[in-house]
Amino acid sequence: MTTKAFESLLALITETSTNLPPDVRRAIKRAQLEEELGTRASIALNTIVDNIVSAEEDVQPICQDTGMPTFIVHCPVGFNQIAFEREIEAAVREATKLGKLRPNSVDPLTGKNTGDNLGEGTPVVHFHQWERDEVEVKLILKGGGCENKNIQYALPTELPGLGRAGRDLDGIRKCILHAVYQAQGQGCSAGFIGVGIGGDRTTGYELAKEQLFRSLDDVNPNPQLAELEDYILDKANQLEIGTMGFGGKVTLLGCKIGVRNRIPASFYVSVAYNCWAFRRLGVVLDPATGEIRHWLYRDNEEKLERPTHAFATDSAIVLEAPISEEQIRKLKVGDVVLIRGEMHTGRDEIHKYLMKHDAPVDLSGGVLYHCGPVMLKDDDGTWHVKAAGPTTSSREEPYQADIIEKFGIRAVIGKGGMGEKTLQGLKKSGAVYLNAIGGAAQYYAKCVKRVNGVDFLEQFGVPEAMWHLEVEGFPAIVTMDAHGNSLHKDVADESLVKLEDLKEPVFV
Ligand SMILES: O=C(O)C[C@H](O)C(=O)O
Ligand code: SF4
Repeated sequence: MTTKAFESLLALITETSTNLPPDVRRAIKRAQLEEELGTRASIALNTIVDNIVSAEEDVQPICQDTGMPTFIVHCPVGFNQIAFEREIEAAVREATKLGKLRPNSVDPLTGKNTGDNLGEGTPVVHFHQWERDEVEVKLILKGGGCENKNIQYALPTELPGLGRAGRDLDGIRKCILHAVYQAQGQGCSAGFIGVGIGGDRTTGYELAKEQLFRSLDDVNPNPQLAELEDYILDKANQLEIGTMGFGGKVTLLGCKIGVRNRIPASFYVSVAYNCWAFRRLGVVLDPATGEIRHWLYRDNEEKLERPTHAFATDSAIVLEAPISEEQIRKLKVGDVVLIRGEMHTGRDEIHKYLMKHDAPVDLSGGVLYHCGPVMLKDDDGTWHVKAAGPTTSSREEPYQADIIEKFGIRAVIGKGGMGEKTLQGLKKSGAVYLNAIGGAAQYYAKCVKRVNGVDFLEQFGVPEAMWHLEVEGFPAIVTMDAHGNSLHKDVADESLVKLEDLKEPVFV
């Protein structure tokens, strides 16, 4: 027998994972209108919007990385928090079983995935008491790629491009601009930032994350911070990092800043970076019945239209695996490709494994996809892809060039780009790096026609296993070619020059 509270919490998790809130939709829509049609940024944003529409229609995860489920609960005095936490855990387990959450809870020492999102410290649940006769539950599903782009500064400090950041408002300004710059496209820009000024190392980050629970439409009650928020939103977009780091007018979609007292020796500026897939919602429950009284962040609806302009597939180059070296060497940065045939997923565990072992399948001429999908098995034992966007490729930088060479891989698909070692490796071995649109997990799941098989499922768990996927019309953009060109390097260099333009003091 399930309880009303369980049902309400399951609805909250499902809606948070599959249906972006109106304020976030509005910010994305504004960005979509800003970018010129046909540019890489516009293609990326249109793909993102297409993905948001599909996720809502099909009630499937917007992005395959459903993050670290984090619940903030406010409840009346005397409310049974222990029982409610059990309800949260049961709802998390069920949402995972239904494929609304990816099994994401991993033991750091053994590497074992618990399979149900429950484990030491997961999910995260924070309780606060209040004197209202209602229970408020807020949930954020913040993925790992953007979490990795969080950053904390201890003032005073020296910042690339901006020079000295002192213990004052202008130093804070510099830190926040640097935080956006250092994220580049890797946290699936265009993103949102929550900033915490003050506190200690722990509470500073806590404060930064708290800002992500503010509505994007609110105005900071502190006029100085309101001014800083507006300034950052405006100037960060001058960096022209753009969606997915492809270059473009929109880099930041929202900025919220909070302040908390510090102790004399410490002066922290903590920044929580959230990808465009900004999944946070909330409900207010009846404390006696557990029934939903109303939803939070949903006061006015915002419909998005499925765009007609995403990838221009008529001018795209079809790559069918196995791909020849000759075909790869013809590709250059900016080309749009459509992949068909078999691709193999491989992320952190697989790269580590392949350095020392043989591959379970022949990878020569093959396509390696940096992806940890959401998968469900039906009653016949057939696997189905429920969400399958790319993961951040830079984590594989130490291994990638060696693995390409060792196995004769011709194309690596991921997001956010890779470094110099991989760039040289692509040149040497005749391979390309293809950027897929981060977070577009429904869009790419629809390109998968069949699951041909899986290896290392038991050993590494669903996200880290090697899935063999038959795809058709899978679009991506060449962002690193076999001639030594890298769009990521160019955008990083150009945005550093633009960051330097913002060096002069503003808040004095
Ligand atoms: O883990 C993933 O699938 C993606 C991750 O959130 C990332 O952005 O790299
Ligand atoms: S893949 Fe991108 S959109 Fe998805 S959680 Fe990671 S950073 Fe966010």
